[in-house]
Amino acid sequence: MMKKIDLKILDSRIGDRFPLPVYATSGSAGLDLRACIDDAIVLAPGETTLIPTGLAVHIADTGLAAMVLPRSGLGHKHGIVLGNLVGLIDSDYQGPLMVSVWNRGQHVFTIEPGERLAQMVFVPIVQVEFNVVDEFSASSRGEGGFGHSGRQ
Ligand SMILES: O=c1ccn([C@H]2C[C@H](O)[C@@H](COP(=O)(O)OP(=O)(O)OP(=O)(O)O)O2)c(=O)[nH]1
Ligand SMILES: [Mg+2]
Repeated sequence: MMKKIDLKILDSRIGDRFPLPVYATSGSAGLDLRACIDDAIVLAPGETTLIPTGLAVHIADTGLAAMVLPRSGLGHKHGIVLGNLVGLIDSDYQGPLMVSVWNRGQHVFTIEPGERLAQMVFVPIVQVEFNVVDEFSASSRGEGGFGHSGRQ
């Protein structure tokens, strides 16, 4: 059974002119988020703009979060990614769900009303407490990192 998440429709065009986010296929991991805007927005190369989705979600469960990720086609072909690279939606956030859209490409990009700009993925979260220690118990890696094992 699918987990139920409370969702508020903040813009009356959602569910009418702009569909609610849905899984496009039975195996989709992400729900596409649409630009809930009145008119097309022209984004010059290098520009970032905050786009409302017209929705709010309250995840409520501390064992879950949502991540906002770029769509691969927009990112690869048009250089349209996210100003925050990845968005993280906290389980206690109740405000408007926004998408920071960054044109990292070389060409002007026009965001059309209703356009699917990004995708939202719900992910499990483990909240931790820190146990402050002087020494860690030994591990096979130890302090090696940042490529210490070479490239091949
Ligand atoms: O792409 C995003 C990223 C975040 N948010 C909302 C939900 C999230 O729970 C809240 C705060 O995000 P974050 O903690 O990443 O931002 P911050 O800069 O640390 O703001 P705050 O001080 O409000 O935590 O903003 C969005 O709507 N879209
Ligand atoms: Mg924060």
